Amino acid sequence: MIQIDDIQSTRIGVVGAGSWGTALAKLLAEKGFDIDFWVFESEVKEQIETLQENRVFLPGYLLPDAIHPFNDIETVVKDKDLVLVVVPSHFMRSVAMQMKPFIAKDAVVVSASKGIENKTHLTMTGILEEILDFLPPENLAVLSGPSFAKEVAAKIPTVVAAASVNDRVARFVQAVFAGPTFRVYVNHDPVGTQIGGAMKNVLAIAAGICDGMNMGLNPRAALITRGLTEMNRLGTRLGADPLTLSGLAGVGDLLLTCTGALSRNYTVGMQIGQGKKLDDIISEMRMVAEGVKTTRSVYNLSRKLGVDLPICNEVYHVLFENYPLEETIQRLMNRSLKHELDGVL
Ligand SMILES: NC(=O)c1ccc[n+]([C@@H]2O[C@H](COP(=O)([O-])OP(=O)(O)OC[C@H]3O[C@@H](n4cnc5c(N)ncnc54)[C@H](O)[C@@H]3O)[C@@H](O)[C@H]2O)c1
Ligand SMILES: O=P(O)(O)OC[C@H](O)CO
Repeated sequence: MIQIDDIQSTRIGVVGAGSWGTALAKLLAEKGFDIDFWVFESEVKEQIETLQENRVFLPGYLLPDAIHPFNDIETVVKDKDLVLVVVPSHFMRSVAMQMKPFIAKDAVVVSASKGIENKTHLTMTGILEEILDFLPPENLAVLSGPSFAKEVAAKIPTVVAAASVNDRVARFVQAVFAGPTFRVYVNHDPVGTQIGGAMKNVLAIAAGICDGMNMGLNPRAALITRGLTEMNRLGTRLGADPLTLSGLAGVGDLLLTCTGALSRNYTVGMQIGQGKKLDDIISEMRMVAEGVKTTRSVYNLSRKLGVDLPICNEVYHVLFENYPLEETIQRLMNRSLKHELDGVL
């Protein structure tokens, strides 16, 4: 139940103990909340219990006693006012199915995951709305923006957006998460917030490729700017407000991820730019680079909807069809000449 005037009484479950789930559970526990924490791996549960650390996904940070790890999801989501889901996007559907029998009918469910489902092209709240069909859709929210887990865990000032179609829900989420090093703005555009968060990962792979090839700084700035145009084209086609895409979950996260070496997506791109094969890169990672799967969704969506997304689509060809990088750049540069706002206005 939403009780904005008594935020500290909010009962919270966090589902997903990767780096982001762990950083957010830590942030909430340090705000004084007791956190029931769903951990997929028994190894990670044991580490949190015995060492107060998630050595696999967020090593080096002491986790407060108020974080209680469980491998069973019922304990974590049952009787909670707010459930935060932070699993990789390709697990969102299966995890939502597991949570479904236990979630309270008036719970607020927040997604902090970034991606678009391959088969359905649904956003994360789209999946949650479909599976948790007993919840009022306005009880779904999104937390997104420029936020590397390690920096949040280190209490480096971070600013994000909480999105819900319902202002009261968005402000509830804002009040739960906001703190001296974590500033939260609200908006009412979960679609734009999620399209920004998903597409920036595809564009970060492209930026990493440019940097891996040592192309220089001009192409990266061009890519970020034209990438934003692509976000606007697809986002507005799906109902996003373009102003959301100029905000934290769009431009903010695009800038961070396309320039920050801490980004897994940028790093994947960088390695591709240096000549490594995608399968080899992925097989060496235990964490997710969401942009890889999102590239497929964005490519297929752009074809289905007839939206022109040249950069994202070239990322698809490079990742999944081994297109040579030099030719890809030539192809992007030699397309027909256009007005800057073609396809946006
Ligand atoms: N790490 C960040 O800095 C950051 C910041 C903002 C948003 N995100 C988003 O958060 C989401 C989660 O990413 P992360 O970085 O916390 O994860 P991660 O890459 O650190 O870890 C992978 C996660 O996948 C989980 N997993 C593996 N198999 C699973 C299964 N079968 N079912 C359910 N879960 C399984 C693991 O337990 C682990 O929690 C992603 O969508 C990501 O884009 C991450
Ligand atoms: O490491 P990445 O590329 O998944 O980026 C993490 C966050 O999404 C940055 O906001």
